[in-house]
Order: sequence, then C-alpha cells, then structure tokens
Amino acid sequence: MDPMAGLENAPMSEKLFAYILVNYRWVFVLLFLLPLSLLYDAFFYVRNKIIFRLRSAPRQHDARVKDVQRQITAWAASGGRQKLCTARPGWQNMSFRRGKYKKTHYNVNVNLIDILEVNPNSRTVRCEPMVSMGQLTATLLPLGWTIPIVPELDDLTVGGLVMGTGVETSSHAHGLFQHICESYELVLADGSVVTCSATENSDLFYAVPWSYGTLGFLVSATIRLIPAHSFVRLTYIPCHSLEELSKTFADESAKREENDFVEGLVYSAESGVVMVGKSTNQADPDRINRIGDYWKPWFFKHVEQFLKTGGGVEFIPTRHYYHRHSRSIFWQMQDIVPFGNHPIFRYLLGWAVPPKVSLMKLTQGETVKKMYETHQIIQDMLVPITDLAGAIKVFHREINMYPLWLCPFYLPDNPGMLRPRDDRSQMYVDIGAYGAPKNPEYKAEATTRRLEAYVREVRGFQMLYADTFMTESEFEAMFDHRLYDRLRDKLARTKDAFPRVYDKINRSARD
Ligand SMILES: Cc1cc2nc3c(=O)[nH]c(=O)nc-3n(C[C@H](O)[C@H](O)[C@H](O)COP(=O)(O)OP(=O)(O)OC[C@H]3O[C@@H](n4cnc5c(N)ncnc54)[C@H](O)[C@@H]3O)c2cc1C
Ligand SMILES: NC(=O)C1=CN([C@@H]2O[C@H](COP(=O)(O)OP(=O)(O)OC[C@H]3O[C@@H](n4cnc5c(N)ncnc54)[C@H](OP(=O)(O)O)[C@@H]3O)[C@@H](O)[C@H]2O)C=CC1
Ligand SMILES: CC(C)=CCC[C@@H](C)[C@H]1CC[C@@]2(C)C3=C(CC[C@]12C)[C@@]1(C)CC[C@H](O)C(C)(C)[C@@H]1CC3
Repeated sequence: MDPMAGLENAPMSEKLFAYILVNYRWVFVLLFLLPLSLLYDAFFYVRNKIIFRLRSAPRQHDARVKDVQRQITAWAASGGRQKLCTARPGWQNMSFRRGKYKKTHYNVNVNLIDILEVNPNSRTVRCEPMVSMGQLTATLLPLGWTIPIVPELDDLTVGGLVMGTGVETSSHAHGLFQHICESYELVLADGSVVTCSATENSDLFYAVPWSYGTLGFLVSATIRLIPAHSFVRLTYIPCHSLEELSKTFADESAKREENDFVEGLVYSAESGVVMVGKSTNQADPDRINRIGDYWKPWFFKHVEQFLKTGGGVEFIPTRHYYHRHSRSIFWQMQDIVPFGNHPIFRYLLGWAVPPKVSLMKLTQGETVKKMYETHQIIQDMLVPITDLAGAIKVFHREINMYPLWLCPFYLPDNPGMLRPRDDRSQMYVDIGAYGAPKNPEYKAEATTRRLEAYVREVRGFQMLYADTFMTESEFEAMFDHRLYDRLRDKLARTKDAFPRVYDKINRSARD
C-alpha cells in the first residue's frame, strides 16, 4: 500500500506519521489489540458458560422481547419523529464501515444473545439475534448437531445474517442463510410481536432477508439442524486454465447431494484450486490435517501448494474446516501483520491471532481508514455460475488481484429482494475480492461502479456489508423491491419508523 497517496500536499510530519501507521500497524496490533481481543473473548466465554449453567436464557427471553416492545412504545410516545435502528454500535459489526445513521436514529437495544433451545425432535435450534457463529458451533458440535450453513468468521451474528445475508461452501446444497431459517420472531413498528414462516405470514417471511432491519426487529430465529460429523474429507483439485477451473467448479457445485462443500481459490487469471468436501466420521489417520492449530500455515497458503504438487486428499476436523479462513481473516492478515505466516511468528504468537475485527474497527485512525478506502477493495459479487469465467475476466481486467474467493450457492425462485435470473431457481457463485488491487488504474469508486454495472448486467447481486456506489435507481434495478414495498405499505407505522434499505447501505450513509 502507498501510505502517501492522498497526502501529497500534507506536511512532512503527517506523511511520516501515515507511513508509520500503515507500515508498522502490526506493532500496535501485537502489543495492544491482541491482548485486548483475548480479554474480550475470555469475558464472553465465561459469561456464556454462566448463563448456560443457570439455564436462565429461555426464561428471560419473553422479558427481553417485552423490553424491545417497551422501547418502541416509548419512541412512539415521544412523537416518533426519528427513524429506528438497533443500538449495536457500528464498530462492533462485521461490515466494512459504520452507519452514520446510528448517531441520528433512535437506538433500540436488542441485546438478546442466547441460544434458547436445541430441539433434536424438530431438528431445529432457536437463537436470539446476537448469537454469534463461534458461539453456535461451540455449543452445537458437542451435542452432535450443526446448522447446514456456518458462515465463516466467528463474530457474525444470527441477526446480521438474517437481515443481511450469509453464504458458505455448503450453500450450493442449502442456499443462503435465509434458506436454512424456518421462522422469525419480530417486533414490528407498532410494537406487536409476530412470528413468520413459509406458511404463516409468509409475505413477511420472504421480505425479511436483505431488509437490513427496516421491517422490524428480529428477536429470535429458528434455524434447521443437521447431524454433525467429526471430519470433512477434502479433495484439492488444482486447475491450470480458466476454462478448466470454471468447468470443474460448476460441475462440482451441481452435485448438490454428492458434495457437502465446494469452494474455489483463484490464484491467477489462469490457475486456481477447487476444493470438494464430504462430511464423515471415518478418517484415515495418516491424512488428518488439523489446519486450525495455531502453528499451521494460513489456509490459503496451504491450498496454493496443491497447484505445484498436483492435488490431494485430507481429513480436516469439522470445526477447523468451518473456521479455516478465520486465523488469516481470509487473506487480510497479510496486510495487517505481514510476517504473520512466518513459522517463528506462528509458534510464538499464532495462538493469539486473529485480532478481533471489531476492535480493529474501533481503534483504526483516519489514516488507516483512508488507505483502505483508496488502496483496498473489499467486495463480494454474486453472479450466475454460468457467468463465472466471464466474471473472473472482468475482475482480472479491473483489479488484477488474487486470491479470489469462489463460493457457489443455490438461489431458489422465492419471493423477495433476491430474484434469480429469468425467475428460475439456479446456481450462483459468490466472487470475493479482499485486498490491494494490482491494476495501477484502480480507482475505488470508478472501478467498483464498473464492477457493479457488470453484475447488474448479468442479473447478479452485490453483498451489502461492503461499499456500494450504486445510485438508488441502480440499486432498485439490482434488488426486487416489490414485495418489500408492499409490506412497508401494509404494516402499520413501518414507513415512519424505518428508513429504506438504500438509506442505510449507500456510501454516503456510512463513515
Ligand atoms: C473454540 C471456542 C470458540 C468460541 N467462540 C465464541 C465466540 O466467538 N463468541 C461467543 O460468544 N462465545 C464463544 N465461545 C463460547 C461458547 O459460546 C460457549 O462455550 C458455549 O456457549 C457453551 O459452552 P459449553 O459447550 O462448554 O457448555 P456447558 O456450560 O458445559 O453446558 C453443557 C452443554 O449443554 C448445552 N446447553 C446448556 N443449556 C442449553 C439450552 N438451554 N439449550 C440448548 N443447549 C444447552 C450447551 O450447549 C453445552 O454443550 C467459544 C467457545 C469455544 C470452545
Ligand atoms: N460469510 C458471510 O456470509 C459473511 C457475511 N458478512 C455480512 O456481514 C453482515 C453481518 O454482520 P453482523 O455484524 O452479524 O451484523 P450487522 O450488525 O452488520 O447487521 C447487519 C444488518 O442487520 C440489521 N440487524 C442486525 N440485527 C438485527 C435485529 N435483531 N433486528 C433488526 N435488524 C437487525 C442491522 O441493523 P442496524 O443497522 O439497525 O443495526 C444491519 O442493518 C451481513 O450483512 C453479512 O452479509 C460479512 C462477512 C462474511
Ligand atoms: C462473504 C464473505 C466470506 C465475506 C468476507 C468478508 C470479510 C473478508 C470482510 C468482512 C468485514 C471486513 C470488511 C473487515 C476488514 C477486512 C475484510 C472483512 C473481514 C477489516 C479488518 C480490514 C482492515 C480495516 O482497517 C478494518 C479494521 C476497518 C476492516 C474491518 C472489517
């Protein structure tokens, strides 16, 4: 990264400060953020244990829902002029930026953070919205269960994944996070509590995903369970041309029953590794690889080796598989702690990484923020899988940056914001780009706008945790607002109480 960009006319002292901040950010991360992250995790670990021991969570749920209702009544009584949002501070969430609206809107505390019930009979788990993925897998796996899609990064929450979206390498079989949810319990703008599912208040059920908290507050979600296995048998298939890569990836994604996980890492315009996983309880002891152990190389580096060695098979413990990119925050850690994958660092301090994304957000200064704004791209674009090769070419032309993350997902023809191309259920692929583009012509806004235009053209979608530079009409061309608007008209007080999705996610609404 060039720390001087944008600072050409700044005084020398400011330039030096920028240089140190960006190039030696790791000093701050190691000395300050890592110990703080450990304390934060330890606190929540102990707290969750106590709550579970006392088994108090399910009993307190109704009281906590009433507290959300009470806050909405208080807002209405105060005249209801401000719009509503959750009180979760912007630095805590897993999005790139903080919403400016948190300062101007009426903040409703939705501090519901417990797993309420694991029900083996109905094969469901009922969670409050602040339950994180780390918490859920740590709780469910010892009980022999898991959810069909565990979006990577431990701190993602059920509420954020329902109101936004979640995708993972089992999505080719199960769809997006919304498709593994059976019902939602919401507090609406008029203070009422409703439950919705595919058969009860179905309009609301289909309108909630991608609504970003603009139809009501989620207070619990019931999610499907599947039996957990001990290992994932992972086959690495190296590909040495774009054609081979896109064909192998599409063919493996189409085997929805046969493959439990499909993932791709693209390492250049002409090479990549497709990974195909199958859950199993039997592992060949010689081929077990505990990739999550702190002294192990970063996963994307490990996978790259298969391009040279010609493929292979490994048995990976399930929790290690779920969190395979967590230690290196996909590949973002190489920009934060450049020597983070060095064996000496891994053995000495590997157990303490990654620093918490939320704490990094909280403590990053203007300079680092500016660097990321101008020199990094963080985007997930979702396109029909038939356009994969074309999309990789467009990404290559525009950003020329690797690795790219490929994750297939099945998009059923359901009502709501996300309508598949030609109104036909089909396979899509998430193309994730996280890092510093090598194309010298890269300009954050202009390049992202060109990528967005391409994605609209092929009837794809942009993930909205990232920056979007679309205008409102472009946004409405990408996402189908018909059901959403109908519900906002129908549900009492909703239009007064909540902004529209675009008002929350557009670039100027975020710091
Ligand atoms: C590697 C790891 C990562 C973690 N990451 C996070 C994280 O990112 N964020 C976070 O908040 N927490 C995290 N935790 C903490 C985690 O949430 C707790 O460990 C978990 O909530 C309960 O821990 P336990 O399985 O040791 O339960 P114990 O207290 O030993 O309880 C015994 C079992 O009973 C089950 N149980 C108890 N009550 C209920 C109930 N009402 N309904 C259903 N099942 C019940 C529990 O699931 C548990 O398996 C993590 C833990 C580990 C080990
Ligand atoms: N593997 C994956 O799929 C990944 C997904 N992501 C993205 O990260 C985001 C999730 O991050 P996370 O930190 O969990 O969530 P956030 O706090 O970012 O919340 C995302 C949106 O959901 C709304 N929301 C959250 N909880 C509630 C609730 N209880 N009631 C009503 N609205 C709610 C928020 O509203 P408000 O603005 O009012 O707070 C916000 O608009 C998603 O958008 C997801 O797509 C990121 C990384 C990986
Ligand atoms: C669909 C999938 C798998 C998405 C993965 C997205 C992650 C790679 C994103 C989510 C949050 C994210 C944007 C973030 C960052 C990197 C990329 C992340 C982790 C970092 C840590 C980069 C460094 C920045 O200074 C800052 C701390 C603001 C952000 C915080 C959010």
